[in-house]
Amino acid sequence: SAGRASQSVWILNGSLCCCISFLQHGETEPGPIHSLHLSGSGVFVPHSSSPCWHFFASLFSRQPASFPPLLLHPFQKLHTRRHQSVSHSSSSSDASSSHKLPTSPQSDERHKLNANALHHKGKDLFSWATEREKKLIGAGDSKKVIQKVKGRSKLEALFNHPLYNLPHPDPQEDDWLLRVKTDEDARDTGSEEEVRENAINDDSQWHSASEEEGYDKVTWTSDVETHPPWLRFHLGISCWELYNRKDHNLAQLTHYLATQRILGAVQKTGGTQLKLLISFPNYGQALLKPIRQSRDAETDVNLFYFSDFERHNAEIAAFHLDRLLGFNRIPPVVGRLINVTTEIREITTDHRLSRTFFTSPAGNVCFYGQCEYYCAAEHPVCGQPHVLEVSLAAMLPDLTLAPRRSWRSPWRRSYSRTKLAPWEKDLTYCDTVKQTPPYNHGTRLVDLIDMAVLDFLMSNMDRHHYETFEKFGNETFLLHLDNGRAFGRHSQDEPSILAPLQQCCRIRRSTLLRLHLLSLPSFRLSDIMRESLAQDPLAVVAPLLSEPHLSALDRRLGTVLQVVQTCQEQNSDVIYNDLEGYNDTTA
Ligand SMILES: Nc1ncnc2c1ncn2[C@@H]1O[C@H](COP(=O)(O)OP(=O)(O)OP(=O)(O)O)[C@@H](O)[C@H]1O
Ligand SMILES: [Mn+2]
Repeated sequence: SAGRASQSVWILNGSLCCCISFLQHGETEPGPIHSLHLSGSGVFVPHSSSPCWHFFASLFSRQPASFPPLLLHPFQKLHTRRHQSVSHSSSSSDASSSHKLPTSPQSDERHKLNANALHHKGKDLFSWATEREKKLIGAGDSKKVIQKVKGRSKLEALFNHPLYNLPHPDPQEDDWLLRVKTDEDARDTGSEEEVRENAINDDSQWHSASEEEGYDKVTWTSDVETHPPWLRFHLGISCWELYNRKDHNLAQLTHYLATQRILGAVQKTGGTQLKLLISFPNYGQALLKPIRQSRDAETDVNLFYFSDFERHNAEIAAFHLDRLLGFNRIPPVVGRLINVTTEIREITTDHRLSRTFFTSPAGNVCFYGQCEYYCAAEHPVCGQPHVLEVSLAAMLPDLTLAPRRSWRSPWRRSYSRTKLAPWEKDLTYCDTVKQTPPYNHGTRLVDLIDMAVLDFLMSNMDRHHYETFEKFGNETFLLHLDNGRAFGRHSQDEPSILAPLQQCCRIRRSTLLRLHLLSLPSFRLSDIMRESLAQDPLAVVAPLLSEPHLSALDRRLGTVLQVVQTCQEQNSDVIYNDLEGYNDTTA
């Protein structure tokens, strides 16, 4: 549909090909090639005489709006192997306990020492933990000498901890979201024949069109080293997590988002608030959200959650928080200073956007765009006079390539000033949810509770939906997209966000152990967040989260742990044991 970019990569005759069409906001669907060209979409093919081009061209002329299924990845059904290789065992009796995580190659003595260097004050919050786990989070023997290394990075220590290095099964082919199509695949599907049949000879127009539009000359091959960071990010998405924290590409991806020349900027459709889709010369894209509120401003207490602004720093901080919790379910987000005049106004092809630019009485360049909320001259986004703080989130693969399913959260709010949602009226609400697919099976319920913990910590009340990648069926992580309404107030907490945890009294063991770890003084969530956020380029302008927001994190973390403890005092199967077999393998 209009405003959506399509990205495809495949291998044909041994060379890696890529075609990307950027459908600018408000423009038409791709039709035959010439109209694509006219609509300003860019298509790149490495060699003008390459059969890739013919292949691609034939697809477009035959089936205008949906080319990707033939290209990058087949939309296979879930592979049963995945069910076997993961530990889905739980502490409840209905789950099988025979599924164990494979032996950890990383059970490293050094890490264990670091863990033992931790110290926990106060009452025994760990009564539920095994002796082995107490040792892991440093709570086992409080008399143990604290071996804290002075001046050492808490963030580094956290990520070195065994709880952040849990063994994963080796991803099998179907566990990846996308894969590069091989010659063999092409032969299997008969598409090479189609290529020959549909070969179109006049491709010169295409080649030059791409270059004219300012895109880089692409030199990608099947060698991953030649792939741009955004493509490596896409190819690294698995059914377990959106990215691997240890992947060196992550740093490259954020650096690239923060520094690449901006080639295009159009309004992104979907959702209710102003946001832009940014294009880069290497065909990557990012979702831009502008600064809306100074760091220490608090959202007006008389505003409902659904009337709140989206904040760029909330998107950035949410990415860091999700990563620190060990979830890895938010696309990388980075802050950046842009020039609204040269990097949006002068380059945009989106007339609905460009029409809304004006110079404010203070002489600043402002715009407001067109959307449902806050897109009016009364709520402008303004440079100083041109410079604007924004967040840029790495875009997920296009929906045509990797369709996603959107799920309405069972604990969705009413989005009404007067009505209550069902979960607010019925104390046994979770009993019904627990019996309803997909929450009655696998990890979906505890995934949702992970998300509630994340949202409570950052006080995000706006989680009406969540998404999953369709390819992975119901056995996959939840995408935590759209965090712009988090971190609105630091002086207040919103206990109702924890309703899924409170009402279901269920939590993943690995999550709980990490939360305990983050509550220990030798780590402390606020300290780790401060350190993590300092890595963002915008930190030099001002810390991404003010100190009151950081201390709110510690306070809220205490509340989460308290809720779990209360649950444990009243229930027996609170812990969902996703670490079955872990003790054995690391002992
Ligand atoms: N990084 C991303 N890559 C690809 N698509 C994304 C990304 N982030 C968000 N989206 C998609 O864009 C849509 C709109 O984004 P977002 O939810 O942030 O906007 P919004 O205006 O806050 O929406 P809403 O009003 O529904 O809260 C989302 O529903 C999601 O499907
Ligand atoms: Mn939103």
